[in-house]
Amino acid sequence: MNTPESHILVIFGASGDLTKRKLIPAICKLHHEKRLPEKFAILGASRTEMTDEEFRKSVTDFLPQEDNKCKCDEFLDKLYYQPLGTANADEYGKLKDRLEELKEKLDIPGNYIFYLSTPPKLYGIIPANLASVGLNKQDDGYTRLIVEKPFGNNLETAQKLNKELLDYFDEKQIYRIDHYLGKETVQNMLVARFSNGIFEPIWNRNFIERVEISSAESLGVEGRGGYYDQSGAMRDMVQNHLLQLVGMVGMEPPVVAEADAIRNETLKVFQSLRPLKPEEISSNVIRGQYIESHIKNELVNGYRSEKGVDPESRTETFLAMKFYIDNWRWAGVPFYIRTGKKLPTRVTEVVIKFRPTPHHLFQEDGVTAHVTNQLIIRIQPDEGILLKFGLKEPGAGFRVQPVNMDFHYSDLSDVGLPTAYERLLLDCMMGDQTLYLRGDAVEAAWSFVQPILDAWEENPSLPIYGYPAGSWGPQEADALIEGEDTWRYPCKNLSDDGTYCEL
Ligand SMILES: NC(=O)C1=CN([C@@H]2O[C@H](COP(=O)(O)OP(=O)(O)OC[C@H]3O[C@@H](n4cnc5c(N)ncnc54)[C@H](OP(=O)(O)O)[C@@H]3O)[C@@H](O)[C@H]2O)C=CC1
Ligand SMILES: O=C1O[C@H](COP(=O)(O)O)[C@@H](O)[C@H](O)[C@H]1O
Repeated sequence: MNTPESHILVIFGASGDLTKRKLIPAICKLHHEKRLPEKFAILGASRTEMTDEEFRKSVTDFLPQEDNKCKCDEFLDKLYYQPLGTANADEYGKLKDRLEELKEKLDIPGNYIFYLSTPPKLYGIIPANLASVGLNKQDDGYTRLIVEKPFGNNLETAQKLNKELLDYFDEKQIYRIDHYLGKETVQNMLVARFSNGIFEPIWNRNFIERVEISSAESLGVEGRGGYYDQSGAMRDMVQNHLLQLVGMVGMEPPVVAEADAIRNETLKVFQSLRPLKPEEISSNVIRGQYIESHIKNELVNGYRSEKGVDPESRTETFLAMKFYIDNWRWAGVPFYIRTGKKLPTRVTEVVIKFRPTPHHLFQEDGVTAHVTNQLIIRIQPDEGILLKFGLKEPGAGFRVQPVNMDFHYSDLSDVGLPTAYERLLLDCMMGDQTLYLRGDAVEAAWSFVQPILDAWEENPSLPIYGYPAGSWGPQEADALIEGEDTWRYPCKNLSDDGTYCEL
């Protein structure tokens, strides 16, 4: 197993939530699995005054405990901390000195990864500050920059941020994170499509009637009301995570399995998204906001009562939309995507609905019997792939009944799947940008959603529908689907606590 070169990972925003809950535990797990080099250090940096010891203590509660056999003590020794006025260029000299000191003490070459886990307003400032003390390029190693989401708040700010980063770093040094690309099953879509002979020949408009992608969450805004109210489902989930899934489903086979070959194909998908005209928006994009309701006899607040949310907010917590990819493969095939908070459960899946047979041979009591073939790729939870098709019911006649061919990812190994952050951090350490976003693709995704955001802003009379917390969103979303069909409602068999549903 290859391990990355020795390096120092600097986390800006080290006293924050993401560092404690996701980044440090992911790195601890990589360390425990011996995926990290022996000579390696993490240097946390933020304004809060802390010593190395205090920083170590601040993250211990979030680390996997002894049962999971994470050797935390040994790992904690690799953590250091530097108080830093992140926005203040004058303070970066002391960051540079500290890095020099650690490099010498630990005998690590000048390989640095800078992780921006601060409020987004600092994403353009930190690179300039690093450059002001020459930390953007190293003579004796590499320098990489990981940029957290959100990447801009609209097309203009995303373009501005790209420019600010590129003023000091090359594209090859920039790793824009979208944690959906770190999910095993998202990557598995590429392998399922391009390592099998059976899917690709039918993966096109001749055989596929429509594509549906849903990402439902049962949680609400969970204390992030202030952020979410400025963002909404379009910026929070659609512009990034859901469009990335569209890219994976829609792309042409890359020439080679390399970062730029794959990212070129994603970009082409985004460039082929047919822009919605202003007059098409209200009938092709359905916005919703959850309202007060009872879930299992408990009163659940509506979105407008959440902390940090404007009591008259018109921010969408649900979004469903229909659009087309104007290219040879997908001409005329509708893509439907849907996401929302406070839905009945947490589930993300891609549904490929195939066209029916050209002629229906079998009849049941005088009625044509056939089954819609569907391939369901479950991203989470209970990751897997399900194929639905029709077979003969045993006994007389030719009754057709739907059957399932069902693969659960957990059958492949009893070792749990790595978290998205484990995978993505390791990739950056190895210098692999495949699962990170390229600047042009981020801008292309923004170009598609921007006219919709503009129309909402310019025309406050465009509707936003209330939906009871705990429901599948506004009924208007069903009308998006062509014909008499509906969305797949995946969790008919919800577990009692509503957290798990079968594939
Ligand atoms: N938390 C999560 O699950 C996720 C977070 N993200 C993104 O990651 C980034 C960090 O998120 P999160 O950790 O939740 O945020 P927090 O607010 O919890 O932490 C922000 C960090 O930035 C530091 N900071 C430095 N300069 C400033 C400043 N001028 N103003 C305020 N804080 C400053 C803060 O420390 P100090 O005050 O000591 O300087 C703190 O360590 C955000 O951009 C967020 O969008 C993305 C996906 C998920
Ligand atoms: O980036 C975000 O993603 C989460 C959903 O991620 P998942 O891995 O749990 O599917 C979402 O809750 C959050 O609002 C958003 O910022």
